[in-house]
Amino acid sequence: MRIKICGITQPQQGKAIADLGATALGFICVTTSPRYVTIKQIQAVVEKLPSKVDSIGVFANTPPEKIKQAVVDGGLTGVQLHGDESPEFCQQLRESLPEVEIIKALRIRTATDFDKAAVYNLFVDTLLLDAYHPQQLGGTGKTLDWQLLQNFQPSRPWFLAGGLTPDNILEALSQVKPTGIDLSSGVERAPGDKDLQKVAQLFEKLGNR
Ligand SMILES: O=C(O)c1ccccc1NCC(=O)[C@H](O)[C@H](O)COP(=O)(O)O
Repeated sequence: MRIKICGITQPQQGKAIADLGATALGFICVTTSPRYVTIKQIQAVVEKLPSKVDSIGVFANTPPEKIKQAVVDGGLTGVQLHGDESPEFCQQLRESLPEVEIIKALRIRTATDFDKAAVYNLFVDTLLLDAYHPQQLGGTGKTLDWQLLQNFQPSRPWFLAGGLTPDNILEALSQVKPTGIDLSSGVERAPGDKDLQKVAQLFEKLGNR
């Protein structure tokens, strides 16, 4: 299973989290977020990582040229689109960045939001399901209704996100069968400051998954 820890800001924490077993780290490139990092900060983390660990830039309604520049300069292997990007936008980005993983985040408000997965499936590599919040785009600590997701089986790999913690991860995975999981505030001391003890606890709970 892929395990993505999002909202990394510090090189030592990024390296330690990769050593604990994360398969992907996420970098928030949304300026309004308390977890925002510059390209220079991303570079400082990425250069310490083993090449097998994916480096994902998280964007929201960002122009494609800016995304492309961040990918090239920051050494990103993937981009996560966390705003209102249309399927056409994803398709164009896919064409201009053929080697880069395109992840579309769907913020789930009602059961009908699941239908969007079928549309985006065609244009992205991976989906990420996150909780809806009226003021915040991500990193909210809010969980999804896992019961609604029991039969969610899109044709693309997908991450479960939203309010996951070392305490609730096994309960979530007993109900939902995602390809990967994504955690941020559930393994933090403060926004952007990861709690390595909580990250270690997460990997202990996950065992060999
Ligand atoms: O984390 C942020 O501050 C953020 C801001 C703007 C857009 C996206 C953002 N985070 C995206 C993520 O992938 C988070 O890991 C995801 O929302 C889950 O967060 P959490 O509920 O805190 O585990």
